[in-house]
Amino acid sequence: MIEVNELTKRYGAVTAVNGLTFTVRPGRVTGFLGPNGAGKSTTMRMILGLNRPTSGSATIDGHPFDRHKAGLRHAGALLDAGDVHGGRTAAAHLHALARGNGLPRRRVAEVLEEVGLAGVARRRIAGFSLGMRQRLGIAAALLGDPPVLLFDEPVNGLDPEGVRWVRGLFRRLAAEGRTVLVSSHLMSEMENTADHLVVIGRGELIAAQALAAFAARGAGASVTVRTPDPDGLTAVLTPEGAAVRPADGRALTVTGLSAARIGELAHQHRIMLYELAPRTASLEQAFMELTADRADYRADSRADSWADSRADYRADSRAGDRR
Ligand SMILES: Nc1ncnc2c1ncn2[C@@H]1O[C@H](COP(=O)(O)OP(=O)(O)OP(=O)(O)O)[C@@H](O)[C@H]1O
Repeated sequence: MIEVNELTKRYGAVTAVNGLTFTVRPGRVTGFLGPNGAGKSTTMRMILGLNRPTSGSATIDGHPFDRHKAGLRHAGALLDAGDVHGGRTAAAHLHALARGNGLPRRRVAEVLEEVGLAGVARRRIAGFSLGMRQRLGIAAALLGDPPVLLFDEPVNGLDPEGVRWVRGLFRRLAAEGRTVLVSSHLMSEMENTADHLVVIGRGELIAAQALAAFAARGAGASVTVRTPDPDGLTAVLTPEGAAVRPADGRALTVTGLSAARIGELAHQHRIMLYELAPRTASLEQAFMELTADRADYRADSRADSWADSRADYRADSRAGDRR
């Protein structure tokens, strides 16, 4: 289990993470979502003991994670797939990690097989595509067979088959009882993967809840109704406070009334229904609505904020706390 408590990280004038509190439980995939620059990577790095919090705490199974002591057996992570020595082969890279963490050599072949890189194990990483590097990073995370796994934007660079594979992998790891935290700035990537969501914006918590409950927070909930008499039904529903729009075919999209009430009214007026389907707001819609005022880098606005924060970034990088 990962516990984040009042976690804050400042870089000079930039507050990357601000009083963040959430829990990541085992046995399910938790999606860690937020617009670009929301503070996801910074939070993950603090959980892994790579960045020091300004205040607050992050623990793995009750203790601050010490990668030198605990190592890859306790927690595995994919943070930056580009952060590998290009001159090494995939196998040599993993062998070095295994040696450094006291892991058996056989794990290298096992994880290479698992991520689909067994055929290129002897090739230099410099020649790898971004997708292959992501797979190698995932192999490194799995090397110690750890109960806790963190993946920062793992889908970047993967082709559609790779995306499907990685989703299946996360679901399997969670089903095995592991704690799985996966970050993304795209809701669509989480829709078919995560059971639970932690959503942040500008370093602050926006939501920590089940995926379905999060979707229900969006304003776009509606009911799709199919009937041979759309005009008659519209005339019945409108005075009851519904907004009715034509949808594909002879269907109607109704907002402002529940499916049950629409069914009752149709029955009272002897209007036949072929379909009566409640639709929750799409996750993407809920995500956009809830993060709208906390996204730093949306097209059209905030060019200044981007420039400011990059300037701070450069200043702070020189000061030493490099990512
Ligand atoms: N070493 C650093 N020095 C200064 N500022 C930093 C540093 N690392 C991160 N930041 C700033 O902290 C904020 C959060 O960055 P972070 O990379 O954690 O966000 P993110 O949610 O992972 O974004 P993305 O989806 O774009 O990867 C940003 O404003 C970023 O510019």
